Amino acid sequence: MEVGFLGVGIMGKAMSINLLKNGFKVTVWNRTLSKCDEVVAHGASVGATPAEVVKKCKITIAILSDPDAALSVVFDKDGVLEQICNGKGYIDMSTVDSQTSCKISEAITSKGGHFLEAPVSGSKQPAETGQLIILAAGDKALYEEAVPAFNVLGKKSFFLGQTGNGAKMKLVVNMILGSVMNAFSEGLVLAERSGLNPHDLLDVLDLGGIANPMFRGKGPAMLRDDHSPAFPLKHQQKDMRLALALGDENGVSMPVAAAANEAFKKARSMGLGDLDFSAVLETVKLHKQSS
Ligand SMILES: NC(=O)C1=CN([C@@H]2O[C@H](COP(=O)(O)OP(=O)(O)OC[C@H]3O[C@@H](n4cnc5c(N)ncnc54)[C@H](OP(=O)(O)O)[C@@H]3O)[C@@H](O)[C@H]2O)C=CC1
Ligand SMILES: O=CC(=O)O
Repeated sequence: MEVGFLGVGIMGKAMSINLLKNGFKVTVWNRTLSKCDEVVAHGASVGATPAEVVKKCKITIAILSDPDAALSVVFDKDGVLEQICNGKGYIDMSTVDSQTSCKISEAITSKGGHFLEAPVSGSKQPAETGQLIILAAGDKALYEEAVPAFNVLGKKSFFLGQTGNGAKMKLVVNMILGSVMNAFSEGLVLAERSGLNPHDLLDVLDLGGIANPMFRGKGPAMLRDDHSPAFPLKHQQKDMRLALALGDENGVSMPVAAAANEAFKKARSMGLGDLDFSAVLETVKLHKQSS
């Protein structure tokens, strides 16, 4: 099966290489073309524009940073819309809001194409090992057609109904993720400043009812001030912003998420946006009591 792939950032690179390793033919495009080199070394072909990729492939997948990027590759010159047509499918796996997804869906379907949104839960390592959780919604027939690819990319795929539901589910999950990361960061600093060994805190957490892979996976690196990016903080802040907008639309009060969003905004203003979202820890460390 030949698949087009738009966007080879942290996630797209891992996912497209994974498809290649599992026997798919892949044609990639990235705004910064040189970033395609590593995927090409694994056997991919390169398309010069999104339109060229869509022209060549029956199904094209995209995973791009945010709503602006997702819209740009579809609507701009040489974009997806120029070549999408009856019989072709477009799957956007970026984390965006439901309005963005619906706008893309309408444009694709008005040209006779098929659209599926399929944001993913899971980070760089799950992308590398095919352990993502796929949150699909939209065209059910395209979903069925994409299942062989989803089975390579993920450990479980959900079909959540109409376009927009995948985006909403992803934002709810990441709103919780970002809030938990803030509470975890405060806990690590509180343990250390109050004279405890924070490594003991990690051991205690790991044995209890709130044990989770994020504390286990990121905790030791955070204690070393290692925030090498797996999930860039700027994307987590974008997700908090979009989740808060979803809260506004639905009349849901989210003071915890709002506070977490402020912390991520603070971290971005400190120049930490390209680091892992665990770098929000640095905002907690800023405050020191003076005697
Ligand atoms: N990293 C993670 O752990 C996870 C990320 N996600 C989501 O997946 C998406 C991608 O994340 P990730 O791979 O980490 O992000 P990266 O920042 O590593 O990659 C972003 C990609 O988007 C492209 N891009 C950005 N702006 C534009 C634009 N205006 N036009 C065209 N292309 C553009 C970049 O191209 P260029 O190289 O030229 O900059 C790059 O290919 C995001 O929506 C993120 O929230 C979801 C789950 C986990
Ligand atoms: O969106 C990030 C993730 O880890 O999932």
